[in-house]
Amino acid sequence: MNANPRLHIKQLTISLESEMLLAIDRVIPPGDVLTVMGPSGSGKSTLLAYLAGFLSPAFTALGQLYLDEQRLDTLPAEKRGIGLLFQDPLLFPHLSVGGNLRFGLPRQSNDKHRQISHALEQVGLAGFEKRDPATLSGGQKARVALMRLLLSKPQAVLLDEPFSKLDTALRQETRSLVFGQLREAGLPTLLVTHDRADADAAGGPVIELG
Ligand SMILES: Nc1ncnc2c1ncn2[C@@H]1O[C@H](COP(=O)(O)OP(=O)(O)OP(=O)(O)O)[C@@H](O)[C@H]1O
Repeated sequence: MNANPRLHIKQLTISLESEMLLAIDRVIPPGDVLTVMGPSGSGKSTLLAYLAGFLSPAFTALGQLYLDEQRLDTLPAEKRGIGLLFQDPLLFPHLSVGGNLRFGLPRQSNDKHRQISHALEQVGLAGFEKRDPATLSGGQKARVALMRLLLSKPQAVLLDEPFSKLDTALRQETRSLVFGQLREAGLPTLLVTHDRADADAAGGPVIELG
């Protein structure tokens, strides 16, 4: 597989009780962000669940999902190499910041200590290894969650309203940091949001559902 694959959502339709909820046919090139917006109930969470591999059997999905030439939709969630970032950073409270980042690293990686300190430096948190996540601000937690995700070397990323719990000033800063890191890592990314400013900061195409 290439270092920087593209994500192809190919002729996807998702229906609920024989009513079509959404239809998408898109390629997300490496390092690009596709933003999905739409009112409540339009299918944003359903789309994320399909991509991540945990769509409820209540829905019927037709179409395919590819990472370059590799078919993903036939694989279970844990084999897809798709990383997720949610509204809540979901850091492990019983682990330090460093322990949370270590959790993202593949078990066999070399030089874990250096990778962790480098990751923290990249997001302005140098020296935070020993901190308890409970003592971090919302923006700092979001940055740790992002770096934990990147250390796990995903092939593609899904963002589910990742900035909505941050206050306005912090939101802008966190947005540019997250999108900058994802672009630099060359990851195809799908962002679900209610906030037009998120879409603007993402800088890529926007799909409106519903
Ligand atoms: N497990 C399920 N079984 C049956 N119907 C469901 C299920 N989950 C969601 N739905 C329905 O599917 C439709 C799409 O829901 P979805 O949660 O994807 O919307 P959304 O755009 O994410 O909404 P919100 O912005 O409120 O999170 C809605 O009509 C919802 O009621």
